[in-house]
Amino acid sequence: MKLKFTKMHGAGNDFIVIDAIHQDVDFTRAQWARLADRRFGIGADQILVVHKPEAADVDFRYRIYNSDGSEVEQCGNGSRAFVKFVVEKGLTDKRSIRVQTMKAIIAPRLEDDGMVTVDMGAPVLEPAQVPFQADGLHGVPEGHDVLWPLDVGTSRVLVSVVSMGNPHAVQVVADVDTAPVLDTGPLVEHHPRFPARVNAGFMQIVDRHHIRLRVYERGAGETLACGTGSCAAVVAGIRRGLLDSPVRVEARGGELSIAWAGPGQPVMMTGPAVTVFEGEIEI
Ligand SMILES: N[C@@H](CCC[C@H](N)C(=O)O)C(=O)O
Repeated sequence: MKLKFTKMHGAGNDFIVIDAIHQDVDFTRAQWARLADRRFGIGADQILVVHKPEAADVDFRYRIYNSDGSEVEQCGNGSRAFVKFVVEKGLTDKRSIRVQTMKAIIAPRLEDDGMVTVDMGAPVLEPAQVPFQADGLHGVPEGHDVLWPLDVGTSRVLVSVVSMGNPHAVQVVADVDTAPVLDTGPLVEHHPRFPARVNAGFMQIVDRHHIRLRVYERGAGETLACGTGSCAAVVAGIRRGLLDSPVRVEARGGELSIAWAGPGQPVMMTGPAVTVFEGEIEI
């Protein structure tokens, strides 16, 4: 079959976006991975698939696949691309929509200047729910957070664990440019204390309202930006007493603004969403 798609990105985190309302889309994990492959397919960090809603209180449902073909719970940058896609394709005349993802409902709004603000929901901070297996480990309290020691290769790192629907382990580093993201990122991703694997964030504090961030993503490797990773890093930084909301997050592919008023409150993310090209591929 011929599949129509749109190539998009959010701060350099790139996506294949597919309308599954007007096309039959039911692919295997290997087929998703092939589409995302940068040599044998279209190439993308994630694939976003737009479906009809299953409940009356949401406008759409969307499914998210990493470039390794695994299906995941949430994608922050993807949610901004998602609302731009459904508006540009005329799938809705609303600019503020509610979207059902695998585990949560999020609410992106396309602003007049083309930026998108998303209510990403409240972070989950209970380690077992991230999921992170903390049993028998001695956490180090810092501010309102607990830092967990992880042995990765020959080093020990201290991480905050946060779920934004998907799992994140965030560590503070002195300089993101020299941080061992490509060496320890995969070790954190596959650390046995994270039964569902994890996204590994490396955060450099520039000042109380500004961080630099690199994320080695679960199932995709290092990306140029990670929306949920930005939310998780800012939540961790605020809980540790290192940051104050709002925070400018500088990633290699662009910038996001993240605001969080504290436990139980939603994390608000603002950033760009860009359409790159339209295409069709035989699958
Ligand atoms: N790039 C995303 C996160 C995509 C999912 C992640 N790799 C995972 O497996 O949880 C974002 O912008 O949030």
